[in-house]
Amino acid sequence: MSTVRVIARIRPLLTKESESEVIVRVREDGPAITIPNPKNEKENFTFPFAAVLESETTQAQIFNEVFPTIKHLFKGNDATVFAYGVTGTGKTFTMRGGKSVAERGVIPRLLSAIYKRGKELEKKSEGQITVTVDMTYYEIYNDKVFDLFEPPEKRSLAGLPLREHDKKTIVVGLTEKRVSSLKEFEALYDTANANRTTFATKLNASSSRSHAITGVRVIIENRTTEEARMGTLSAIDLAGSEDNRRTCNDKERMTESASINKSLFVLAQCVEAISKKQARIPYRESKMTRILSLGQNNGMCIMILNIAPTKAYHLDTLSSLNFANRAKKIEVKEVENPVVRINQKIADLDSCTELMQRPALRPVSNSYNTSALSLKTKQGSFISTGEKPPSQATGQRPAKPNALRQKTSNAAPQPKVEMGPSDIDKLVERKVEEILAARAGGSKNVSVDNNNNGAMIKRVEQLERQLKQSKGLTANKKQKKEKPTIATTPTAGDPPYSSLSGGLKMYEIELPDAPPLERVPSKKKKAVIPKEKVGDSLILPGADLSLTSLTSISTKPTAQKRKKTFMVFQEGDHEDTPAGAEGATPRTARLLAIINSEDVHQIKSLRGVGPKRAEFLAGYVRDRKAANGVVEGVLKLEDLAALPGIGKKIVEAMRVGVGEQAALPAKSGVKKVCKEGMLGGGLLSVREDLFGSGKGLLGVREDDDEEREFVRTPGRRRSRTVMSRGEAVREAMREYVDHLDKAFA
Ligand SMILES: Nc1ncnc2c1ncn2[C@@H]1O[C@H](COP(=O)(O)OP(=O)(O)OP(=O)(O)O)[C@@H](O)[C@H]1O
Repeated sequence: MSTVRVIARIRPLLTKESESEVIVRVREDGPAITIPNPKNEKENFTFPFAAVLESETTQAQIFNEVFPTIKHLFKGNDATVFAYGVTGTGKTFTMRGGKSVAERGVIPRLLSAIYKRGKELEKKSEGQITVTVDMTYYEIYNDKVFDLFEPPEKRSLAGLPLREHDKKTIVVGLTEKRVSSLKEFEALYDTANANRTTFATKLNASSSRSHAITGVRVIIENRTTEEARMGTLSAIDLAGSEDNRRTCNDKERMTESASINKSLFVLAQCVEAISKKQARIPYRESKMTRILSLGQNNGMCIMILNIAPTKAYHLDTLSSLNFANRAKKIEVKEVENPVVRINQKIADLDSCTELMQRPALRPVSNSYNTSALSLKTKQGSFISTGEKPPSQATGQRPAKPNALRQKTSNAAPQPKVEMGPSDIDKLVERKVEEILAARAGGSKNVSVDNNNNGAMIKRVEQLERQLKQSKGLTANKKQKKEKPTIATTPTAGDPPYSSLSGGLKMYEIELPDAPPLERVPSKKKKAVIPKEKVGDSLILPGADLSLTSLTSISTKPTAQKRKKTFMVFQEGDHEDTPAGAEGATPRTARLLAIINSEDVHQIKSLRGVGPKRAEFLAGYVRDRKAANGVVEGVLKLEDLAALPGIGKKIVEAMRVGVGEQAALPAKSGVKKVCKEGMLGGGLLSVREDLFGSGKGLLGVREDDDEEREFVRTPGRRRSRTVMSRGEAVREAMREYVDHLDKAFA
């Protein structure tokens, strides 16, 4: 066991900054930083770290601090190096560096050291050892994952999906490149960096608006012993948090900023929760934290804390120092990846199924995208991995902002008021409106361009969607208490999912309770659907129901009158409707989405599709995408049926199968799934045999392959996972809103 090693780096003064503004100092008696208490400048706070590097530190010196990762990698271990700090503090300079050799950053230096050591090994072994280096590079922008080896015009708007596989987070569909020399790396890295999203803000002329993750896998094969080791490195240049009062961001930058701040906020929550040893770590609240999975990975972890020395950054620096202070206590297991037989490994590279059957071959941490690897197309990728967070934890309160940060905040302490989704909407709307109005040069009451503002709010809403949905679940719980009568209306006035613009809307339908699942059925009772909702398409890829059909849901009035909740989806202009599937039934749309995903694993899960057919379909879609220069929607139902070895019958089997996917994890007790829909980025599956049976409805939210978050079993009490998540998220949401409030103030 070791802990996250924090290296603090103070950047030099920029031309517009002066020595008199410097407030960050290095303690002479140890590697520590001091900074005045903003409320009482005579008092100093001290933060000790593993190393503190002053402003004159060269790129070579900072690399020396990171150099131990090389030895670690060649031993077959994993390592993560990430740069954290406020915008404009030098993260990109540190990780990527400048053009000249002297200014080369940590990442190119790491690669250079890897090649150097690899060559030495190969030479010393007289050809018995070969070292190969593979690389992926991607960014998380506005909570979407994009491959930096792909030019922006080839990006799908939805970004690349994440999957959970074997308790690891995998980015599906990334390009992986074998990179044989530093020269090759540099060419590739430069091109990829040009694809990264950067913009000028007031605080940084070239501000990274995304988190960039470089994955490097080193494979050392020894022909004498016929063994292979594999170490993976993830080097992450996080986007910088920023205070929008100082950025003067426009609407788009502000949206990015909200997304950046949100993911960093969630990261802080995770670190807080880990340091307090809480059972529930909210990794899943953002893609970045899901991928980074700090504290969940095995292997060395180094955090470079970038700091600006001047007073202008006072509160932000303090907040970063607090974050790092907590992060440095996070324990990481230093577990070597297993050694594998070379032929075994090659076989694994060739077969997805074989690979899946041999867990020993999977790297333990920050690992390689095994499923993508198995495609043989080198479209796999590196990932950061994580043990599954303790998702079943209940009743855990999320982290509260730490005391120091609160102490230094100028804002009056916020009372912990309950906020409904509409309150949050209003708050965000009001804040955006105010700031836009103020920027337009008018007073806060000046009316703003409603169209633009609407678009802005929509974007912000999108960012908030996941949190709100979980919030909504908690809100529903309360509502149910308040309205003990039978109701089948979409939650009126303040629908919990009102902000799901462009997605599937979710209504909650309350029905009189059923007896426990085993009881004998009694009278049917019709649920009442409000007129305006009748005829609305009611879900869900996999079930062509309409709201009218809901009226035939049978329920069993009982003496106990327990209440239950039915999750019903209304299909809106779902942003995830795959291109080419417009107008298709939800079931067909879902089928096409699966096939167009190129994900062999998913395709194989379709009825009538075995590994070979899945490989064929994935390859076919991939080729078509490449040939047409598009990234999605290349395959329509007719095309599918016309493919050799497929035909209409198989297509129909696939369609039916989409509606009846079996084999959800045994834990949930779900046997047969009839309906699926996206909920908060996860897949909600509804159990066919219970839907409409009066026995209750069991919904399982899965994030990708893995069962996640909630199971509602009205027959039993809805007691599993979701409520604790809702509670935690509500708390997190409140804090986030405070944070937004501060940023927009
Ligand atoms: N150690 C350093 N030596 C010289 N210049 C530096 C150093 N660190 C940062 N800079 C300069 O400071 C400016 C901001 O740095 P950089 O873009 O790396 O910040 P950042 O933290 O990545 O910001 P953002 O989060 O907005 O992307 C750049 O002009 C960069 O060249």
